[in-house]
Amino acid sequence: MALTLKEEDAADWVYRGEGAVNLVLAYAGSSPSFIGKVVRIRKAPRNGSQSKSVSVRNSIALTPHERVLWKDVHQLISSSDKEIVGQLYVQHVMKPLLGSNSVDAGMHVLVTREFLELVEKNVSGQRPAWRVEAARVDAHCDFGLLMSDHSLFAYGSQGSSLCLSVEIKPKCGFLPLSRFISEVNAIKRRITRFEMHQTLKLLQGEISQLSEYNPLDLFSGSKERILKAIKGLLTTPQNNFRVFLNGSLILGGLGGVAKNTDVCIAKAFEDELKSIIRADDDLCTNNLSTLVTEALQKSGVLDKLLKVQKLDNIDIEGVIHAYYNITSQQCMVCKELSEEQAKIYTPLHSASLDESLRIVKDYLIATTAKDCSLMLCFRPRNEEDSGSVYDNVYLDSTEQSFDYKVYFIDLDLKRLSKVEDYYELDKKIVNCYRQIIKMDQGRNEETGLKASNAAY
Ligand SMILES: O=P(O)(O)O[C@@H]1[C@@H](OP(=O)(O)O)[C@H](OP(=O)(O)O)[C@H](O)[C@H](OP(=O)(O)O)[C@H]1OP(=O)(O)O
Ligand SMILES: Nc1ncnc2c1ncn2[C@@H]1O[C@H](COP(=O)(O)OP(=O)(O)OP(=O)(O)O)[C@@H](O)[C@H]1O
Ligand SMILES: [Zn+2]
Repeated sequence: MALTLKEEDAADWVYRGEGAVNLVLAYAGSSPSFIGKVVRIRKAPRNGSQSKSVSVRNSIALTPHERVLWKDVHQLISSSDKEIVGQLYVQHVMKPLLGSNSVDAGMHVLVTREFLELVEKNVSGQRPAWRVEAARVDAHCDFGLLMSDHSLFAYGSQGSSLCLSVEIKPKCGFLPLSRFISEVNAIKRRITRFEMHQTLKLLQGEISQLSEYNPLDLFSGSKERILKAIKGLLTTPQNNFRVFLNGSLILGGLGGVAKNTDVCIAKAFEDELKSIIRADDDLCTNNLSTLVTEALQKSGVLDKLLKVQKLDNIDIEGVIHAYYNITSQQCMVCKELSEEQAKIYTPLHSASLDESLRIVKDYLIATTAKDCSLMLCFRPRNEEDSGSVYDNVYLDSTEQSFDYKVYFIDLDLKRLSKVEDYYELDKKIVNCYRQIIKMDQGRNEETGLKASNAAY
């Protein structure tokens, strides 16, 4: 029988974080069933005027078109329990692609309405204000997903009780090459989506400074470039980087975008790290970067993730046409083009239904892989722990050995109904970036002109 979380359990669950769709609580009580676990509960948007795709995302059952799309994953469509679709997707689609050692699909637990109402009240002070404004706990959803707390090592396992975990949301790690990218958007082949999106986020006030992180460095496979990426994440963590010490946040923003790491934050962070990383000078942060780089390289998780991200090989500018084939709608993109311009998309519109389904399915899987996060967890290995089941990395500079484990989190199913939104957002990001570049060029030319005038 499924476990049930009731009103009297609420006090044992503390705020751990949240994204756009879920709120995550960590267990702080003493029941053996929940020690070392987090529960992920769904949120509902407050504003009734949300787009159609948001409400579909919040309805759990597959739509008729999605049932056709995922027809090959029989576990997904044959489940009579519509509530577990999300979990089955992780289990049967993402886990085989990313590896069973680093994916935990979780377990369903029942939650009463009273439990949800009380935890919402208890955690409201810790949630970022804009998240509170955007969504509340969905009190109509009577289940949550119980997962291992990947910021901790398994309770009771041998080894040090100290542990340090690093959460990275790497985003898309490659530049698209698709021939379906239109000439006006050719810049997408040179500048990462992450960098371009930063400009739009800055303009919309979602961030206060452009990120110094470059996903291409993180996914490069080169030690120097991975270190550079981590340095960028440490300086501008935004919602791409968090560090926890024994499950408590010590760098980054809980539930949202963090402010940039100034001298004060960097110093406090360095001091926290001293409890777990030995270093004479203020070098703990550098040592942490080395530790993360080595674990990333040794585990091979980024190569696996990149491969799945690259299932998006024709880009949203190609995928959108296959989407309209599946939904049997007139193509809203080709409709706006001249006959000549639309010719390039003819092969997509003449593809079989199965081919269109494959294109869109691969794109949605890749979208999950571009939005998930990685949790790397480290604990110092004691000399007597020679039989540890975990892999380890050795820090030469401090002569310390650390057990580590790596897990992917947030491998949620992306909904078919979002494909049009993805197309629109892609256009918006590129347009915004192009405009900013143009303005910068204009400004540079003006300054150059003034400078050369002054020279005469
Ligand atoms: O579209 P993106 O790249 O901005 O990604 C969204 C994320 O924004 P980010 O740029 O990482 O801050 C966004 O993250 P935040 O809410 O901004 O923290 C969500 O992860 C969103 O996923 P979903 O639609 O809620 O399932 C993400 O949407 P998907 O595109 O993955 O559906
Ligand atoms: N299994 C876990 N162990 C430890 N911490 C976790 C776990 N799952 C989630 N978290 C924490 O909770 C936060 C929010 O979780 P998650 O990313 O799954 O939310 P979401 O709403 O699905 O995100 P998104 O906005 O990307 O869709 C994470 O950033 C992470 O800090
Ligand atoms: Zn078309």
